[in-house]
Amino acid sequence: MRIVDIREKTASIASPIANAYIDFSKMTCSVVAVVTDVIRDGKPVIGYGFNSNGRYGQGALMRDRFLARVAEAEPDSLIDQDHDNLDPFAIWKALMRNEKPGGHGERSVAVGTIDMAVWDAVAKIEGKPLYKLLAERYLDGVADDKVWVYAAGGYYYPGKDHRQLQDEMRGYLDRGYRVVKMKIGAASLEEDLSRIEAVLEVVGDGQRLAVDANGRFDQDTAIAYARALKPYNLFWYEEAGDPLDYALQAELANHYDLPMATGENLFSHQDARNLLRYGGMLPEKDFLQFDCALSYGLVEYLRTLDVMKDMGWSSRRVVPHGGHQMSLNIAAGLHLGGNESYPDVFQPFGGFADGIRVEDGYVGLPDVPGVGFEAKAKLYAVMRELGEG
Ligand SMILES: O=C([O-])CC(=O)C(=O)O
Ligand SMILES: [Mg+2]
Repeated sequence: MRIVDIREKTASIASPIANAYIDFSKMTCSVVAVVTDVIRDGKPVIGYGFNSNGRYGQGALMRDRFLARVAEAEPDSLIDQDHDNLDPFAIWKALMRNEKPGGHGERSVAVGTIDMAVWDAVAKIEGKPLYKLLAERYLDGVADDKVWVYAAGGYYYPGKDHRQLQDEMRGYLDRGYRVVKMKIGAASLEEDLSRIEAVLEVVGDGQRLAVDANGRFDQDTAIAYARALKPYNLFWYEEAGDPLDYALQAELANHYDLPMATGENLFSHQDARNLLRYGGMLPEKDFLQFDCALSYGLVEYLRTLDVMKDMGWSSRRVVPHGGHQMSLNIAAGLHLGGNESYPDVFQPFGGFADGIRVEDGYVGLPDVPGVGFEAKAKLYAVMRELGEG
């Protein structure tokens, strides 16, 4: 058993939308195919992965160093003898050979994308959905059969008025979502409050709305928004300040005692640990949004979950960023609190398996081997072209 090829390509997920920090007019992501010589159903097993939005494609890093390290590794050293399968931990070690600690920038995205494809292959070789494999290997064997999801959108784009924002949110409720998320921080506080009130007219209750500032605010602005947001009793207030400014996050907690969320731009278990040590986040009410596809993959995510456990945080407090099926599998298989969903944006990478409806805020997972990409036709078409083309 061996990996015979790892292919990558860059796909466009460009759209005119913007958050408080960036627009997505040139956004890309990498798609990866890990081709093995293992035959299932008469065909070689191919694992697939992609990175979530926001960090662009990682092809250059993969081509420059990561792919060669796997190709150069002794194939037997990448095998998990106990499970007669590929060993994601050994492959991760090969990928990270000669990498210094710290500075978790783009390489964590490149490695996370390859790692996703490796786990997809591992679950396909074992012939079961990844969430079941994870529950068997790392928990008591029982995966959640549905996952709480919320609809993320509410972006800024030219010409978008309150009515369009309301229509978008109504569309999410109609599709079964109970909590929606919108962007803040790219307009004045006054304008953002009127956008929030427009959305509240549709969703009805602050507990059905989360807001995301994408790390835009300095401390004074974060606190000014906190004061203004408080009366709405929102579901959460996300990424107010710079993701690595733990002191800002801790100070904000002195001014806002309602749920906050952050972590999508922390890319390692060490950074996650620093957030929990110094960010003033509370395990009873706050949410963590670490995204495996941006942060060295599931191998590293298991370490992050260990850090959380050591520091008294339940895995149920994690609701990953990224709206992808990999995190949905981790959520079901390792008992996270839920997952983000992008019903309308970042297609065909946003959203989950075809034909599985969101019911009362929860979504089920397809019963197919691997992550479940084959159950999402438009996404699988892109992947298959890379893997089999
Ligand atoms: O707009 C983005 O960069 C995505 C994001 O923060 C989220 O989904 O929470
Ligand atoms: Mg966010």
